[in-house]
Amino acid sequence: MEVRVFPDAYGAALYTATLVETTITQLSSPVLGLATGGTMIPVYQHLVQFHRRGLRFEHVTTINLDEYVGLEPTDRHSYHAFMREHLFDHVDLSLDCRYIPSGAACDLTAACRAYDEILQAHPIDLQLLGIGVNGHIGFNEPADHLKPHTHVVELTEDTIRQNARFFDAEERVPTRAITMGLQSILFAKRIVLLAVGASKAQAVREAITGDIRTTVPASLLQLHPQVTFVLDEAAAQQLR
Ligand SMILES: N[C@@H]1[C@@H](O)[C@H](O)[C@@H](COP(=O)(O)O)O[C@@H]1O
Repeated sequence: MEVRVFPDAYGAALYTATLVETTITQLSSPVLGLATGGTMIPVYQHLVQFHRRGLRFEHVTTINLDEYVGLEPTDRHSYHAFMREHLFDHVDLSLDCRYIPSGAACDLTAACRAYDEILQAHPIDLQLLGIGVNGHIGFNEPADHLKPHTHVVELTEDTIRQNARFFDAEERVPTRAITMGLQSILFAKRIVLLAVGASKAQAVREAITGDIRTTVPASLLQLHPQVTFVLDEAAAQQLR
């Protein structure tokens, strides 16, 4: 495991974006596993800047981690909309090479199986991750058991409260989500987890230095041979 600490969130996001850029330029058909959340917005801003300076996305496939259940892709709170707003609408990524789970599907079990087939067909070269303050990755919430494959999850009150800032009111935050499972995440060839801010410090410490526990899903990343934690000073403050 590699841990890179930057003086501020800007440097951490820029470094993360350069890792993505390197993957895009070095591989002939790179597959990126993408994450949402406020932490990722500056990363995507940098990638859009890189695109304006010549970085091409036409040979790239993207696979997102998760989506809220019950939100249509057109809903402005959906992760489909998040990705369009922050990345997809600004780069030359092909429409049929971007995958996000279908949270609005009538048959969610079938939607999960379909997503696993997509994952099998497109092994992820670089998986970007954020981390929840409760140690979740994707929407794999702390629990006694974690699921290996794509599944529907009940969001914890903690996560609903944290993500309420993206909605008009806490009551509007969906209570369920579809998420990639832990095995699918750990199958990525390389994983980069970006965390910034003091609110993430405890989850970061438990993920990096704690025992491997399903109650801290990010701690399972210790099992991966090529994982990089990219942190700002605030998120790294409990590592000393
Ligand atoms: N499902 C996403 C996670 O993938 C993300 O890591 C987390 C952190 O978000 P933020 O970066 O806004 O703190 O938010 C959501 O819960």
